[in-house]
Amino acid sequence: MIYTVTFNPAIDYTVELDKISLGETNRSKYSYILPGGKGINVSRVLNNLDIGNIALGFVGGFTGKFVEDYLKAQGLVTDFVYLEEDTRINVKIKTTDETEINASGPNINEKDLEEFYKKLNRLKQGDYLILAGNVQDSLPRDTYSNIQKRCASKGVKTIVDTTREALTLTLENKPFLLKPNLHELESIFDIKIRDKSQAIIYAKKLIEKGAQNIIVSMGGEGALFVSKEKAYFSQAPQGILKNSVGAGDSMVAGFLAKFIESEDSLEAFKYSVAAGSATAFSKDLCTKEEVEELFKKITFKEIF
Ligand SMILES: Nc1ncnc2c1ncn2[C@@H]1O[C@H](COP(=O)(O)OP(=O)(O)OP(=O)(O)O)[C@@H](O)[C@H]1O
Ligand SMILES: O=P(O)(O)OC[C@@]1(O)O[C@H](CO)[C@@H](O)[C@@H]1O
Repeated sequence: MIYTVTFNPAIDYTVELDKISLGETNRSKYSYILPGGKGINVSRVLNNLDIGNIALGFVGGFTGKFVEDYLKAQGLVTDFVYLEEDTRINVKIKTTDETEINASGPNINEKDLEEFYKKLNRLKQGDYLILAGNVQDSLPRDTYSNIQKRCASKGVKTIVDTTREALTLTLENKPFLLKPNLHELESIFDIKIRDKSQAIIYAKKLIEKGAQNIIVSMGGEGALFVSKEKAYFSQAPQGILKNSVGAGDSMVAGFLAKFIESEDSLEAFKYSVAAGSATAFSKDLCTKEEVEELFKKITFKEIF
């Protein structure tokens, strides 16, 4: 079974307008809300790709109820811990650029965390656990790493998509896959990455420290896939960008969906690029038909 974990889900409130003027009243042309949070997006895309999974994490209040009800209405299985405070609302402002304001989110106390850990007891050999998104400041930075340790003896494979220390602390537990974007890779090493070759050098450093596979996503440029042995680049297909929120999460779901079917990490990488771009080309997350259509066009080249 696949489990996703979202510590800090959200309602993603997207507003579209031609331009935004700070310090003034702006009026949107169009707005909509969707459930959000990285693990939840991964669950939704897996579900679209007909891959069963269970969404774990923490929700609270009327906003949390919206998230849970929406997922259930789409046929997803959830097993959340309920918090007293409201789930956050993240604002996505779409003009010619995409600007995001992600809220800090509700606190999680020790009791909530214990309740969550009990839910992890059901994981077993062969399961995948996806730890995705920001972990609230009220929790220790090694929370993801501690979760991995609890699951390690059961042979659960972990996929991690987060930033900075929360990510680097997971390396000692040998995550199966990491999915930083270029900006996140830069901030892990506190450097500016010039080109693909340099990105590969830094991805390899994460491999040396324990990661098994890494996808470095580069928005409209495409993505790199780096393992111990090889590095590949895949260019993103051309299309009209509608909303890239969740494109990275779609890559994680796409990779896993194809890897489970084929055990071929390169096919899985190509499928992940197709899924990321299919989401970028639609307002909501990608559908299976959209991914399959783009998959036919994806090529890659070996870098070394
Ligand atoms: N403008 C675009 N055109 C084509 N493909 C795109 C575009 N933007 C994103 N993608 C696809 O989506 C993948 C992931 O994009 P990106 O690097 O923006 O992820 P991310 O920053 O993790 O996104 P998020 O955090 O919103 O999920 C890219 O590797 C690419 O395949
Ligand atoms: O604040 P975090 O947890 O880093 O990111 C949260 C978030 O931006 O990630 C998803 C897109 O990847 C959105 O649905 C959501 O709003």
